[in-house]
Amino acid sequence: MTREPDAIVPEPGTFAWSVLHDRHPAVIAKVREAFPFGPQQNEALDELASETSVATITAPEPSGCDRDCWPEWVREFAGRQLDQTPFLFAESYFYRRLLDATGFYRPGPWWSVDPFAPMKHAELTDARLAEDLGWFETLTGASSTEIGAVLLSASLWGNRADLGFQMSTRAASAGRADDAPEAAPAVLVDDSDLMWSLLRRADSPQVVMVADNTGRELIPDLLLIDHLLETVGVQAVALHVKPAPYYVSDATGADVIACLTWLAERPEQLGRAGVRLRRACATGRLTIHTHAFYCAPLTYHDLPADLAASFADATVTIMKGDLNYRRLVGDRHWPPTTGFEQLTSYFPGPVTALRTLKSDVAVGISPQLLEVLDKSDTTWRTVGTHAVVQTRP
Ligand SMILES: O=P(O)(O)OC[C@@]1(O)O[C@H](CO)[C@@H](O)[C@@H]1O
Repeated sequence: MTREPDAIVPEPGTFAWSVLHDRHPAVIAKVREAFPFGPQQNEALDELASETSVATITAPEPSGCDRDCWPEWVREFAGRQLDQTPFLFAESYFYRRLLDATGFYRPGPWWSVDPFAPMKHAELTDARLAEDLGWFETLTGASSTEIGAVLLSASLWGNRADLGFQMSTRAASAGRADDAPEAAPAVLVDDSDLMWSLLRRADSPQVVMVADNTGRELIPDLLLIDHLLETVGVQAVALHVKPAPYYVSDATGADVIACLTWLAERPEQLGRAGVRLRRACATGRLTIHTHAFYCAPLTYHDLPADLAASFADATVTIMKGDLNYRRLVGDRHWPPTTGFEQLTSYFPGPVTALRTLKSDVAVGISPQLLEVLDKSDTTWRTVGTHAVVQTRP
């Protein structure tokens, strides 16, 4: 058996390094600006901001649904600085420590206050959100196949709207999908037909959707779910979200409620979809789930048995976003031509990844396309101008 390539580590000059050294301080500054914190929180945030290349790793506070796990996860990297640990670990650790700093898990006034709530709220109350979803009102009369394709594409590109990603200058200035270099298509791999055929062939299809960001990503996801339930014949959709605030805009249960409410309060078709989705919640056809594993610094190779059983029972699991993709294929220096099917063969059931590329991992790319991409734009892996729809049946 060939040896797995090394895990991605935030070495100087890499994308991962810039996340730790540029994006994380920007996240801390934004959170601090949004809340009237006292000295305790401000000092803890200062400490977190200063320790990336200095302090050695210690276990987060023993609180939260993952309290028993962190001491074990940290043990492997004890004595190292954060930027000497695998990228996947370093980011998860940062977001967990941020919750400690703000007092999210500590009894007191800041208990359970989502440090990213003001940013999430600003997105939902921005009038441009409804304007940008105007296309949804024009779908009446189109065929189910056409509507499905539009909704899948909206859910896919909605993944560019992650608020942590928007904090990187290069990413923020990147254009829309159609700004992608002409020589390479924006969607590098499109296995969407395979996903639709898996759903259409099944007797009583069940879908698990592992959500990523709230707001501009989750709303198109919910519209896609509505279509699956109303038109495609999917019997039930289980929507999996994070158990706690994470990676700035990752959706929690509270965010799903906010997005469902936002939809139901719209006029016209959006509002109707919102009402149908709320009804689907009431009848149990749309259920919301969470699990401590979703904020763990682990890949899906380490799935706990209960989650593995949910994925095994699903006709298709739709895995949203960049981080879920890294966790699915492994956050390693894979040659981009490595097969997606090969790397996901361990996963307990059929899976479709809907991901815009916002980090170095890329797999399932043909050698010809890879040549074009490498020639046309050195940043194609990280700036969100490209996407993949990859299915392992
Ligand atoms: O999972 P998501 O929301 O699609 O993306 C998460 C992300 O913004 O965060 C990581 C860097 O912080 C990268 O994997 C990616 O760019």
